[in-house]
Amino acid sequence: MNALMESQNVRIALDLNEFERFVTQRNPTKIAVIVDENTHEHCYPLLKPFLPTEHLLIEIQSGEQNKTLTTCSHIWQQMTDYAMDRKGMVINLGGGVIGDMGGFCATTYKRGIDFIQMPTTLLSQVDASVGGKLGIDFQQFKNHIGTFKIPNLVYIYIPFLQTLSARQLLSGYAEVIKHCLIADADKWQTLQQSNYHTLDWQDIVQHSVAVKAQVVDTDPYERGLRKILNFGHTIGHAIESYYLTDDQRALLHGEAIAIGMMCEAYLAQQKGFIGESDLNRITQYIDKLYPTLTIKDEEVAAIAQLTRQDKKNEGGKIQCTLLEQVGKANFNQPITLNEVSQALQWYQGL
Ligand SMILES: NC(=O)c1ccc[n+]([C@@H]2O[C@H](COP(=O)([O-])OP(=O)(O)OC[C@H]3O[C@@H](n4cnc5c(N)ncnc54)[C@H](O)[C@@H]3O)[C@@H](O)[C@H]2O)c1
Ligand SMILES: O=C(O)C(=O)C[C@@H](O)[C@H](O)[C@H](O)COP(=O)(O)O
Ligand SMILES: [Zn+2]
Repeated sequence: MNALMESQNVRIALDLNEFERFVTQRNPTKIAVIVDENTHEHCYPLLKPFLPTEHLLIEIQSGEQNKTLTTCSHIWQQMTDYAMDRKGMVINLGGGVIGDMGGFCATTYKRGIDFIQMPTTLLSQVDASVGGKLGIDFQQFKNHIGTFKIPNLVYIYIPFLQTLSARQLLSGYAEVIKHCLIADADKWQTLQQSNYHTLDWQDIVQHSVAVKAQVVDTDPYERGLRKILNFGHTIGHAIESYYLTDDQRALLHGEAIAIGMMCEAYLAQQKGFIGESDLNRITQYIDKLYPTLTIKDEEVAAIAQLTRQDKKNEGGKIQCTLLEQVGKANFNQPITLNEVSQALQWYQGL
């Protein structure tokens, strides 16, 4: 496990000393720290004593709706005004939005400069900061423009989680559930028998990072196996995208993926891969934890249409990751638009 974390440049820590040593050794000419208003308030004060005094603070507005080219322009502009050269370094202090977008800005600025991921949400500590997927949304499509690049360092400082809201924590937990369902049936059992409110987040982060790092190490550019990390995302991303601009009904990434995992588990059961008892256990566990989304009948077809742009698709065919059993997933499973609609209708009836 340590070797894998090593290959993905991940450190999980309860202090910031090693982070400080890394930056000192790297000796960047200039440093830009990217925050949003919340990580500025809650996380930056903890990090500041460990940063060189001279650095640029770039603040963006929080939220998925700001993971756009417009925000990238603002970031690139500030880096340019600060005269950052190729030996500069970007530190992404935030959740998955800052990590994905700040990493994308860093890898494209002057064809690429060093960057550190400092994930501050559960979701970004267990998933988004690891594995080098970077990018932004385009029109209605999630992570439509992006690159792969392993960060120079992923520094997971567990105490950042102390100021995270309950809703954001639960959103991140969806990716934890995903990692268990695709790769670790025993841990899935343990989660079901545990009280969510007393979970040991350090243990959870370590487990998830190990699962993800192992998959990414085998297939860094998602030619095949890495697609298992996308379980729940064919339908989950479509749901997230569809409601993104609806102030009343917008879902967090993990909330959408939770629904996507239930729908895709349903498809696996319909195709005879998993049994009804497994489907019921998955559904009952997730449905009890997460808020229910009411999908109107007239919305189903439009949500299903969004799956046509999924990055796992090939030659116009929708390809999904489906559970073969709990703890094991198969990628490149063809599904039809009609099946996506059926799964959404099944979810409506839960
Ligand atoms: N690259 C990947 O492999 C990968 C994996 C999973 C998800 N993602 C992406 O990650 C994004 C979601 O990430 P997220 O859930 O971290 O959302 P986020 O980055 O929007 O952060 C969630 C909210 O929490 C606030 N926040 C962050 N840290 C805080 C802290 N310590 N205390 C208080 N508030 C804090 C933020 O300001 C924000 O309002 C999505 O865009 C998703 O597509 C990427
Ligand atoms: O790291 C991966 O690979 C994943 O699929 C992890 C997902 O949780 C994450 O949401 C990722 O950003 C989705 O990637 P995409 O290629 O479907 O946009
Ligand atoms: Zn995800």
